[in-house]
Amino acid sequence: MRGPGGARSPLLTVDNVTLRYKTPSLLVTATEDVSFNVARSDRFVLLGPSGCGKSTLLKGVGGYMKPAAGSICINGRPVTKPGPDRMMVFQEFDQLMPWKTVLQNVMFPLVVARKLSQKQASDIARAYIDKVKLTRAIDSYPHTLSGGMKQRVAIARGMAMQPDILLMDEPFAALDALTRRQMQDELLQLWDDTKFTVIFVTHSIAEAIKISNRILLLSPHPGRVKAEVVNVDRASMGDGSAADLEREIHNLLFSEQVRSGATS
Ligand SMILES: Nc1ncnc2c1ncn2[C@@H]1O[C@H](COP(=O)(O)OP(=O)(O)OP(=O)(O)O)[C@@H](O)[C@H]1O
Repeated sequence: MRGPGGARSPLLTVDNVTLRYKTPSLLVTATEDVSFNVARSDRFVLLGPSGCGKSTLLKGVGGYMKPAAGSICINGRPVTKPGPDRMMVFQEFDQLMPWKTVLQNVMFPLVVARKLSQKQASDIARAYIDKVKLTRAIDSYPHTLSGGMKQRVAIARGMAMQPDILLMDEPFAALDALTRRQMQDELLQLWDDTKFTVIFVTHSIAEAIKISNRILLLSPHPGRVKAEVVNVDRASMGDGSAADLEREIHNLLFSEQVRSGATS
């Protein structure tokens, strides 16, 4: 989609958004005056220290939380509630239904939310289970799968819905280092294949550089935008340049500066 000036109009806009939690005794401001936009096929990473509100921002985009100030729009329409256009993948391994097989887990939202027939849902689910290399485990139950395999099922389930944006909340954080690297590689292969749009939350700078084409750096609690790193391309970067970028991002994250609320 292109705007009047020929510029590509964003798929998602987050404008001056503040998100707060109200508890009986406290009002917690998780993120303050945050602005960014995501274009189709972006691999957009939210990066920042623990507690800066990355998961909260994802919940806002997912429609699970209403901004206390500012607006979140997808395809030009305000986000008011969760929807199948924004599928979430979480860190936890228990996000699958334990009483359903891999195939049934991936089919479930296709039948319930997309209202597809069993046959249509099964065909689509099988194709995505194949893409995440789980065909041999298609009739297995989650408790028989490794952590990495469970995350692959969750990714297949999210992607099978063909959402406008896949929202991934530290999906590989609970995996061992080797599996984590392998999952990052597989995610990039999937992206090469389908060019899906993803917002990916992490607090690993190296993971952000590997996964993304754009990285939004957030300050410690309450999260505000520190800077945005654009045109990240780890594949064409040597190890030296990646290490330099990692150092630069580290310095930016720990600097005092914050960016003004306006979308760049
Ligand atoms: N349900 C809740 N009720 C009250 N406060 C909350 C709730 N969830 C999160 N918070 C607070 O909001 C702030 C942001 O939390 P959030 O989980 O979004 O951060 P994060 O950057 O994703 O952290 P992490 O990297 O540790 O997962 C924190 O101060 C947290 O304590």
